[in-house]
Amino acid sequence: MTVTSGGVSDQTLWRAPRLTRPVDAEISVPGSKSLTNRYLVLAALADGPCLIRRPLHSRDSALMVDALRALGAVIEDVPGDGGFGPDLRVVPLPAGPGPAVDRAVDCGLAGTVMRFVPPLAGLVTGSTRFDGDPHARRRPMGSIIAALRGLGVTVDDDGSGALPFTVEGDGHVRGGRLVVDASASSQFVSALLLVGARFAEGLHLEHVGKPVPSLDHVRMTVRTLRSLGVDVDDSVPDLWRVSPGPIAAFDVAVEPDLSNAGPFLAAALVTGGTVRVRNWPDGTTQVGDAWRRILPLMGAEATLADGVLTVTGGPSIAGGTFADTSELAPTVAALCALADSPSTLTGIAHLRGHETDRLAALVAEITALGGDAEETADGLTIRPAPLHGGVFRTYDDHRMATAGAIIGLAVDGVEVENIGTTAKTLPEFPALWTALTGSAGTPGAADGQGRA
Ligand SMILES: O=C(O)C1=C[C@@H](OP(=O)(O)O)[C@@H](O)[C@H](O)C1
Ligand SMILES: C=C(OP(=O)(O)O)C(=O)O
Repeated sequence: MTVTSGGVSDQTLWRAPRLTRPVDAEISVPGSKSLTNRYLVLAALADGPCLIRRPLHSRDSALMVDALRALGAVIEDVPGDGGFGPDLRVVPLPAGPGPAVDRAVDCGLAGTVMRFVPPLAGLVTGSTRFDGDPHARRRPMGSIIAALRGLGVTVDDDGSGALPFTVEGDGHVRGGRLVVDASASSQFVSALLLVGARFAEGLHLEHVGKPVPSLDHVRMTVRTLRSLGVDVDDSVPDLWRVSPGPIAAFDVAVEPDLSNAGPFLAAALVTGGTVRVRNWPDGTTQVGDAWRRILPLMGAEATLADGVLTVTGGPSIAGGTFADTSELAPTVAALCALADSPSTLTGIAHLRGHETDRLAALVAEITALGGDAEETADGLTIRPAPLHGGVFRTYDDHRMATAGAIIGLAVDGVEVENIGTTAKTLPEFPALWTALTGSAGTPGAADGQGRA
């Protein structure tokens, strides 16, 4: 897996394509980040070699591959049928104690790497030092560090509850009962559940604290584990039991990333056009399936038929109240900034601990373009206001970059900083966006139908 574009600050400006005509496009998007990185972790823990078909190839998945290789998994590209790169064959980590090795894992800015991999480092012998991009050191990690200690694993850190830290593994994790505060990230729960079956006593995990955000991602973890024969009981809120046992070797195809489909679907609303996304699953655990509910609330039509999601924008974008939009929030916020009525986004306080403080970043950048946005305790309020061009800063956050591109469709002269940061989960974004905006035809062909 090779991804050349990095996530480290780059001030290059990208002139966002501006459209006054409706888009009319059918696209495919690459594989889900959340599913690819879960399958990679589970393959490294499985009871035999695994095949991951149509995986995402992006910075976050490349970092996961490198992390698991550092721990001892063998991961190789094999030819696949997907249009976005090879499949991955994974030979799991050797089981049990082995020779002590000193390793380093670069987490970049990937939440899935910094949260999912440290528990695995307890299952191999030796020291594993975890670090990442400058902003990665500001993402919450204290609950993972405390959880590992609660499981009997030694962690050397500076007490800040953040990267960097070193996990000292001896090839064996006792497991058993554990209490965590997962209010800062659902990934704390997912990280422990993914590995729990490989702990000697399994895992009996309890969350105590403010509500766990992004619970859909925890449900994705539970469903994925069950599909591989792992016994998980999640019948009581905030309690999860994982029985000790094997994780069955598997051969799976990864669904397209429905969250990353969002900006393309948003283009249908912004231009009053139509966007079709291929291979939309009939049933899925991805949070991005919520586009089928959210976009109609904003005035669009959304129809899923024969594996294609078709979204057609209405005459204008309606604002509204949107709860628990999780990683979809920056895309929703960009649409709200272009809406003709006020909007409130709730249940997203934890976005302050994402790739950047997304609430502050969205308010700063929407306001810089003349918009009217403010933070609330757990989200955003965005009111209609005429926008003008300018620089849209992105803070090494892929979803800020795509939010800027969405606004730029409707506003003259928007320049998005570091569009390359989209490589975190979608290196193909600039090319796909160019193809999408090219689909709006030649100037004059459909004037008057799109939104000026
Ligand atoms: O488990 C996962 O794959 C994810 C969980 C969520 O994290 P948070 O709970 O920290 O929001 C989400 O925002 C992130 O993009 C992916
Ligand atoms: C929050 C996100 O990523 P991460 O997996 O790094 O937490 C995201 O992709 O929106």
